[in-house]
Amino acid sequence: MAQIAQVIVDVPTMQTNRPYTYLIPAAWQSQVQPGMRVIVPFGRGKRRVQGFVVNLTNQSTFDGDLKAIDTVVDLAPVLNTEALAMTAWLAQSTFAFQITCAQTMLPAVMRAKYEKQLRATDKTSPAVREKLFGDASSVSFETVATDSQMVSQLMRWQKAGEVDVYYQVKNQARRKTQLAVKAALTPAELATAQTTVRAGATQQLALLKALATLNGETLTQKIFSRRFNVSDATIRSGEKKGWLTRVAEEVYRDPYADSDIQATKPLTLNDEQRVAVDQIVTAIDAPATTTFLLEGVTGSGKTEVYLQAMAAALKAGKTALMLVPEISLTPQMVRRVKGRFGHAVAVLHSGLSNGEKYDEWRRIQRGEAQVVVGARSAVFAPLTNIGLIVMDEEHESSYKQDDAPRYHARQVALWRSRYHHCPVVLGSATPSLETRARAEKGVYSRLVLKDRVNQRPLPAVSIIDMKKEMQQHAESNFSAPLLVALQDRLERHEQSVLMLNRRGYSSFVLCRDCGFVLKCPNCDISLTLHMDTHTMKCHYCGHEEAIPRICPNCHSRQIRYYGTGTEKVEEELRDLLPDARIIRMDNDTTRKKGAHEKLLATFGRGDADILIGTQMIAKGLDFPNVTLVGVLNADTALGLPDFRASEWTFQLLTQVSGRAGRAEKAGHVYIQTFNPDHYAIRFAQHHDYEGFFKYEMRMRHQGGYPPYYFTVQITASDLDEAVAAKRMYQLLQWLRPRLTPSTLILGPTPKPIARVNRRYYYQMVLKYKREPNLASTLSTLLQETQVQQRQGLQISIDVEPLHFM
Ligand SMILES: Nc1ncnc2c1ncn2[C@@H]1O[C@H](COP(=O)(O)OP(=O)(O)OP(=O)(O)O)[C@@H](O)[C@H]1O
Ligand SMILES: [Zn+2]
Ligand SMILES: [Zn+2]
Repeated sequence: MAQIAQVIVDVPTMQTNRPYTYLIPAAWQSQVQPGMRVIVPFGRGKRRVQGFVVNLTNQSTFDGDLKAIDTVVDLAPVLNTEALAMTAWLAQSTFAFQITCAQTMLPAVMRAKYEKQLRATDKTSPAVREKLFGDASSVSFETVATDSQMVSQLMRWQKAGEVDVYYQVKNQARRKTQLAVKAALTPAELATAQTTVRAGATQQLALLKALATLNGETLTQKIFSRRFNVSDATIRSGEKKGWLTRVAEEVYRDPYADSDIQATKPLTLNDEQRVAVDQIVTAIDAPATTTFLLEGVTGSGKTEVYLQAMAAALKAGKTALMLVPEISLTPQMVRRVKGRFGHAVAVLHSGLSNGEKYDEWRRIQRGEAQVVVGARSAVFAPLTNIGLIVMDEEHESSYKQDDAPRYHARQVALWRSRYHHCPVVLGSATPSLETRARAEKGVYSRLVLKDRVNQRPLPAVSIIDMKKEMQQHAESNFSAPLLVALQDRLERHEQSVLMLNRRGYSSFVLCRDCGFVLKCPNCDISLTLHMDTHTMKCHYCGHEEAIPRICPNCHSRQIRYYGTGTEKVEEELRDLLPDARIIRMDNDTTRKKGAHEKLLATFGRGDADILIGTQMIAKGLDFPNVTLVGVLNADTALGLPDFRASEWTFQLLTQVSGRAGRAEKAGHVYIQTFNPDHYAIRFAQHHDYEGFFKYEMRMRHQGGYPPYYFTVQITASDLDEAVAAKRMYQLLQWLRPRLTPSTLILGPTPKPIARVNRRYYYQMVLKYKREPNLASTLSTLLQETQVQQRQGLQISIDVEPLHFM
């Protein structure tokens, strides 16, 4: 039996990846296992913190007196062997702390919150006991420390040993239980009891008869009383008479309990789908760790491929994990998966309450759910024996987490695929350049669906030059052709979707006469408008210049920052088309829980003609009556100071275009732009992902950007701008000699949004092809900056960042 446990502890200001050693009290020795949460004393005071047992041994490597574990929180490990290995790997590969990683993998309610408590000691005098504790043995500090006088009094009592201060870890995870009814008598005894009740006691008779039908099973009181029409009072009196017992039974909070979901059957696959499913199923059965790229145009039936491949994994006795971006985890998507796999499905997404998430998590952990659908963090779902991992819309940037651990769900999926020896399917109509490049090299296996199902054509795309439009009529968000098309759809009772691109909103300047966007002379990246300093800045190299008053290209005075809001667009549209029924979907109208779903359902029922929205409407929607898609401003993302600007624009235009003409009726797309000749827009017009890929790869090669180079971003922030800047320059001096000369270090520069929440941000970007010293250097950096964190300076490391903003 192990006497010693290695524990990683949760001490926010003193993080380390080194476990601490604790004695296991004799009573716990047979129970403690790696992966369990424990409460341990930490430091000199009476501080109690939560930790995870990562290892058990019999030998201490620590010379001093060992402290003992206080309490074991769990009866069974919450992190299994795989999860423990995953935390270690994740910490190492994202330069985060293992404890942060462990907490990221668990539902929020299982993360520790602490409460300061006072407890009586054997020295507590009757007077103090009376005043503080009454009958209880401990009280929360907050409830008694009501003013500063009381606080100093408490401190004196603590010094005298009359009270003991300690930290109680609050267990927030609450199971939901419901009272259930169970017969306490045998059927024969129940029959006898019926003869003893007085005549006319119909409720009691009904109760006895009902209990006899239970056959020893339990039934929730709610259903019992409804089904047999007996009141709660009768049930309570039956309990007193000893006819029945009531037990608290655990129930799961099922967020989809109210929605009746229809079972669906697998569709007959077309040839391309067949080939894809066959290859994936072969890999499941082998089993092989193949990573597939399923490159399928919008509406090509990728979801059906996922569903049938997942069914094959279940048939082989394994489980399946399906990741989708948060925004496409719509009821429509859930219905499609639940319709196929019913109760085997657990859904994890941010719209659920913490309790609901906890319940779904435990259903998975207990093996009651074999299929998991969820957004980013669902990649950690505690499934065992995984047979297939699917990642839909793999190019989506929401798969990358912005806070520590800064992981990409794709990386975690690939790690788990190696652990479980199962295939991964990365699906998209517009794969990320990184993924498509890996398929080119044969690292991933490429599957292509080049046609829409049932040979539906992709929609025709018209590009509208807004420079010309502006010359012909008064300034408006709607070009003449788009307005005509909208009117036409109203008359034909077909639906339209309008997208207003909010990305990069008014952060750059654009010439309305020639489409010119001001770029950095050194980096070929758009300059960002800084209203605080009234300058244009390049945040890659630090170049800075004045805001132009006339266009440097065509000398027009029509140069200004560009942007308009969804609300303004809606207003204008109501003026132009007073009869249209319009729904607006943006951050304002979808803030309330469930609002997003409601709006989509209204549109889906045909109770609106036009859906106006931000990029949140671009993905996943499958509405047969939508025949028109309009993009009001295709350019905003193009102006972003990021080498991925063209890629985002291409992806967004392709995805939103894909919402049109998905069923019998043909679709048409209008893209309004000031840059009608930009290659991202041209390739999107022709639905030419492959063309875009080749062109963009050349651009990346020339610029020395990913996927030709790897990148790491290091950010320092402080309330004092000078401190953040100074620390970045010191870091540069420290880093340079530790890295190989071929590794480029860009910066330090202030971030484009240099001040957020009163903190100033400076960044540096490392670019490299091979850097053998990277891991050791950044690990050292992570440990050493802990001391500074305490002083207010924060340093973060982001491997392969998706945003340089
Ligand atoms: N083999 C099939 N036979 C008939 N209909 C199909 C078949 N496969 C898929 N469909 C239907 O075609 C429509 C489009 O499929 P799906 O939504 O899976 O496409 P997708 O490739 O995921 O598109 P997007 O990338 O645009 O979301 C759906 O309504 C789906 O039910
Ligand atoms: Zn111009
Ligand atoms: Zn520059």
